[in-house]
Amino acid sequence: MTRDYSQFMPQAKQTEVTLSTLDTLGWQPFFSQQLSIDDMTNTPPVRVTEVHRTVMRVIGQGIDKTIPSVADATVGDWLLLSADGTYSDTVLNRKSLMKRRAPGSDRAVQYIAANIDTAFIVTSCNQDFNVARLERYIAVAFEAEIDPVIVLTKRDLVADTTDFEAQARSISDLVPVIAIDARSDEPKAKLAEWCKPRRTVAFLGSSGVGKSTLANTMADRDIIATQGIRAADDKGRHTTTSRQLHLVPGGFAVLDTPGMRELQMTDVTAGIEDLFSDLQELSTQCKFRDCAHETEPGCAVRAAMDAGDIDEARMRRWKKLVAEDAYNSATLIQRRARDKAFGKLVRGVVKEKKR
Ligand SMILES: Nc1nc2c(ncn2[C@@H]2O[C@H](COP(=O)(O)OP(=O)(O)OP(=O)(O)O)[C@@H](O)[C@H]2O)c(=O)[nH]1
Ligand SMILES: [Zn+2]
Repeated sequence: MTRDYSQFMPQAKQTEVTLSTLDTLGWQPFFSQQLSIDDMTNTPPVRVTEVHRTVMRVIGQGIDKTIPSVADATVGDWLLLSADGTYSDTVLNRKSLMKRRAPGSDRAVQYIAANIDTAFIVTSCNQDFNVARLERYIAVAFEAEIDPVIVLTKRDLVADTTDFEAQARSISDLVPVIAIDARSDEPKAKLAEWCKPRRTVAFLGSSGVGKSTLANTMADRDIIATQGIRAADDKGRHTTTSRQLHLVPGGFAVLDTPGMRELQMTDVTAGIEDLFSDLQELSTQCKFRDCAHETEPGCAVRAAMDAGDIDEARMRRWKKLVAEDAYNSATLIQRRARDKAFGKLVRGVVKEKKR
């Protein structure tokens, strides 16, 4: 799950001198290992930096063009340029992939963003803060094989962040927690280890928590419009609606897509299992395979809870997340059948009451 490429990377000082376009684009050993030296010259890699309805923008070493969309490729993907100057359909193996199922009736899988290294899960030290919501984002990141980092913004607006930090830290040992004032210089030092050459990051979280402010602070320039700027737009339009990979000169890449900002919870079974691995493991020891961990005899989860080994509130959030994922991941037909059965049940109960 946790991937560390730092051992392969030159020290920061040296990279600044020798930084190539590929480094700024997020090129890593993971990708170069998929190509031979000959491939690098004959079919140079390019990264998809923008996705529009029918075309994509791709950038590589000395290459910057708009090409017809390649099926199955999404923003953040690496493609290979063919010898004749067209683009082959070769999409390099991905380090990570965020996907979701389309809301339509066929529920086709859509690729949202590829090859993000770190997802900053942003929430503020105020009413936005919610452990269950953070757990959802973390499950989504784990599912996509992206390393999550929790960022608590607006720490300048509260007297003390200890309680917020403690709650965030209790979620998972695998997820670092950082509290900051996003508008100050503070993020630069605190998020530096993830925002460096050859890395791709994304900022996830609710509206208004400071995602754009953070991205701009880290990039040292306005790469994503903040709410303040958007408010000045007299049509009140959101300015960032395309799927885009922003390249920070001398540094890292920021992937921003509208579909990623909103929380999409479908098919994240593996992500939930990663985040709640302890409960998952315990539940395999329950007597019944479909144990709901309520009043069933031989329930290992209940026993651990009674012994004070696990937190009941966390157990409830886990169950809710599993149920939600199952519901969202069901096909429309499955869902309709279930809703119908539920409707019958409700009507039955109502009749019962009327009598
Ligand atoms: N005091 C304080 N204000 C902040 C902080 N971070 C962001 N803000 C302010 O909060 C408002 C919203 O910030 P944005 O960066 O636009 O939030 P966002 O998450 O990008 O919002 P969306 O683009 O709608 O998703 C702006 O007015 C920021 O100046 C912080 O750490 N402290
Ligand atoms: Zn059980």
